[in-house]
Amino acid sequence: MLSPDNHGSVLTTIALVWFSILLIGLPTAKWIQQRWKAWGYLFGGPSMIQEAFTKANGKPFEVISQETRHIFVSSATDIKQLLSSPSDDLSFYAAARYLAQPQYTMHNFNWLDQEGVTAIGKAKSEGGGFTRAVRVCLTNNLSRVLPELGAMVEKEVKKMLHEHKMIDSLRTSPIHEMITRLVVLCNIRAIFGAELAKNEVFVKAAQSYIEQTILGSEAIRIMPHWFQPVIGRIVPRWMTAQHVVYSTLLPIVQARLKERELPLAEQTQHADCIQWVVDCSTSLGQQKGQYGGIGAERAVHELMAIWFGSVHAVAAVVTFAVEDLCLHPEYIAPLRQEINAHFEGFKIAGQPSGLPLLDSFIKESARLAPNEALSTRRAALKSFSFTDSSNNNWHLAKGDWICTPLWAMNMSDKIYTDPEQFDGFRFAPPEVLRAISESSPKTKPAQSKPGKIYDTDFEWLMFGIGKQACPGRFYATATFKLIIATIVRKYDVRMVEPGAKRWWTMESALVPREVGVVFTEREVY
Ligand code: HEM
Repeated sequence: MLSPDNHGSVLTTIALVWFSILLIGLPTAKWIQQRWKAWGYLFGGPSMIQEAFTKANGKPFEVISQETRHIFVSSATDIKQLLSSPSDDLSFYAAARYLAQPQYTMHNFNWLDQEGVTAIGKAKSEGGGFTRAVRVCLTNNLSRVLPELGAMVEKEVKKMLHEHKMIDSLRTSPIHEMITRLVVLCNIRAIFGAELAKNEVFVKAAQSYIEQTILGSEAIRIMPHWFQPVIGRIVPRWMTAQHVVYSTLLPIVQARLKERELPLAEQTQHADCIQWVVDCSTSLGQQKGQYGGIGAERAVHELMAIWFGSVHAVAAVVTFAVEDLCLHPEYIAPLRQEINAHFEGFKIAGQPSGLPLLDSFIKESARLAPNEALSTRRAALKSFSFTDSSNNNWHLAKGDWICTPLWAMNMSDKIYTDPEQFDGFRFAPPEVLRAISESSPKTKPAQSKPGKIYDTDFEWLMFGIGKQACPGRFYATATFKLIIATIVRKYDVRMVEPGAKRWWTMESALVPREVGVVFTEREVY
């Protein structure tokens, strides 16, 4: 029997337990719920961003992932604020470093977070750095390299089509694998030069290095922060391709640096990114009175970073565009008309702006299926506050990210007429559309002003915007057109299963699923 005294203490104990459950249990339950939701980002990032964007109605909004807190801004005023923030506060390089984990995946690349502290990036304000090598030199070299790449793509497509398996008596091409191989071959030639493009061991390692870096960095990042250095030392043991790429490039870069010591007349003229990175870095070094600029090791690391960023986004854009050609065959006739008339000229001129109808078609495909649901990532290097265009204060803690909701903006009816509809000539110049009115499914573009795929503005953020906008966008655009025009001119294409799912999502990325495409060679073209 309980005495009244005991009775009182039992009630007190029950009350205390309840109170403790409320005090600890409710926040814990809320924390578990938040973490559960945050982990949902791993496979459902794009739909979480889309949902929050719709609710926010143009204002900044927050999405928490398993890794970090993202603040998204989408109005021109808020994006301008992001761009004008000092890079010591909001850093592109810190966000990129966190994603790629270069200290583990890129042969111990000591990639620093602030601009200006290394030749990475900021050296462009001083006339050098890898961004200049890509934006200026690679772009200027297009007229030289495109005819050669065109012939190679044509030959490779033919060869691959013979090798693809017969499925239900149809020779079926795994389109993403096929396009990735073409992009790898084009980029190796354009970035590393003709010699390395012939080196099969290097070509294989260069492709594996990208795949291993994507998987390896993901495996490191999904671990709790405190455990990442441990797993970061274990995972790279099977990432052997980085060592092949590094050790192949290092002696070439060293030889090119040595060659710089010769009189100008005795130096060989190499037209590849290896040379341009060496040139940009040594001219920077010479300006500062330290010949050799960034040194061979860093030049190799920078080349590995350029290479890493150059393949998978281009392959995704081309893959989705080829699928859209299968799904919207009414665009084939006008595209062929343009390609037959202007493709040769486009290659010789090396002008990424050429073939405007094809440009619009690819841009529309990338609008509806971008390879990433967000753009312009910046990581806060210290706590940072900003006031948005509606006068609300936002506070970012160190490590939070600020970005733009690229895919959600691409689907916004405030920017696009009938945003859900595929309209291949939405961005075409009206006079070009009028000229082909007989074969075109549309004679008037849906958007009030035409636009190019490589544009960077507050509504089209595929390549970012501002001083960090992608320097490879002109080369990328030329490569999209080169591969797609070659296919359209010579083949009829159709998807084996037109209703097949075309991508799956991983964090904020749209990863192409393997889809079967049947190519039929045209007799006359
Ligand atoms: C579909 C193709 C591509 C897409 C969608 C893309 C997108 C982007 C984006 C969004 C950024 C960051 C911009 C910002 O945050 O403001 C970026 C940066 C960069 N991209 Fe691309 N890119 C593509 C292809 C390429 C190619 C082919 C190359 C090299 C040949 C390249 C080299 C780079 C480099 C070096 C940077 C860093 C720029 C800096 O340090 O300031 N990209 N890209």
